Amino acid sequence: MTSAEAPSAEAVRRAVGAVVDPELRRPLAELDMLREIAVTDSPDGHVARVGIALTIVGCPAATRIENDVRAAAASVPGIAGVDVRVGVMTPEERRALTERLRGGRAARTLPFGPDSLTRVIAVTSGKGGVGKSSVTANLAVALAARGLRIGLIDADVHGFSIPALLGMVHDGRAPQPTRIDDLMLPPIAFDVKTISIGMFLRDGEAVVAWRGPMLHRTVQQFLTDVHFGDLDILLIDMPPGTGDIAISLGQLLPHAEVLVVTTPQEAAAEVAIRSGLVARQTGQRIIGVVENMTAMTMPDGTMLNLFGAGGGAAVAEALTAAAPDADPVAVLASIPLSSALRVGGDDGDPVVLAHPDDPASRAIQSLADAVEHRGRGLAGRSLSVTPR
Ligand SMILES: Nc1ncnc2c1ncn2[C@@H]1O[C@H](COP(=O)(O)OP(=O)(O)OP(=O)(O)O)[C@@H](O)[C@H]1O
Repeated sequence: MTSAEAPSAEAVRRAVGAVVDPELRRPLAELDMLREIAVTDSPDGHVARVGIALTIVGCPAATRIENDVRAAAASVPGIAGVDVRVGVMTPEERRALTERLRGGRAARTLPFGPDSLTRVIAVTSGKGGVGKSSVTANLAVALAARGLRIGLIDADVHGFSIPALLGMVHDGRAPQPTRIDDLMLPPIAFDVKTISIGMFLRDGEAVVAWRGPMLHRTVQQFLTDVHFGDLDILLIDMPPGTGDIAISLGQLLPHAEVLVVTTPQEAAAEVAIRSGLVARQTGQRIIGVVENMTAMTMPDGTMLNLFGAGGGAAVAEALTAAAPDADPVAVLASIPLSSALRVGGDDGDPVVLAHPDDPASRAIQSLADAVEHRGRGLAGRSLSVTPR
């Protein structure tokens, strides 16, 4: 390119300022990460010298940010070379940033109170192993793929499987959230901002050794100190049953909506009803039941009905009957047994993206439809329907 006039430092600043921090998901200019920017001459042409300040030393996203900055500066017409200088914010700059990220909210306070625009949906089940985590992970990914801003808290302390289901575990280790002072940035997979109790365990430590108050504090910390940014929906993978965490979360988030997952089996249905009732006692609203592991169509067209039938409907009916004044509870989706779903879970490759035509994926998409369109607080409001 033969450009007599040097490109302006302002043009470079605009290009670099638009680079998005992969963890904070905001442009660098907005995060005050740009420092001195100049365009100098060299025998090979115009060189952009770009200074950036990262939040912390050894920030895991550093290489990606540096590469993106280099590419953005190089894309400015007339720039022949780029020299990126990476520094780190001062404690004062960092404090100003964390304050801005909190949007004026005081440290250690709950951003998901009743006035928040984020819908909080707790996914619960009566007993373990009914596929609650698989459903939650796939639902999160399906909703994020629709462009919704999704956060996911894995509060299933006894079976924290979300990081593995979302392909975040490498060499047996879940990723560590980046910390900027007292804010934690959730790792992101498939556009889902995810935080899990499994990310906080030391090597070999078992969470069962934790005592109740410690669990309560940790879950509370997930809600107050993790910077999810603006979310449309925060999903919470609850531990199965009606234990301490369910009650803690019920108290912290009394306005949350609840999805109850069960299998078609009668025994699973009975405990699922109990967990739904406990959620309701804390004021939470049950938005529906998901029946998982329903009959699967075999290659010869016959149906394999491993876990019986009717569990979902039984839970929905019992929860409806238990609160005649509340909205009736419906079965929002029936997800068939699917080896693609199971393999996707084992490989960390969610079935909704890996095999969108699998019957389980289609059922999860219909669940996502129901969740997306069942906005919080519609109950009792008059909908403006114009007759045609
Ligand atoms: N529809 C399905 N078809 C086939 N396998 C499934 C289905 N749903 C879940 N599974 C498998 O069942 C097992 C248990 O699933 P998952 O871990 O999601 O259950 P869970 O209810 O979250 O259990 P826990 O609460 O004990 O962690 C996993 O191996 C998962 O791949």
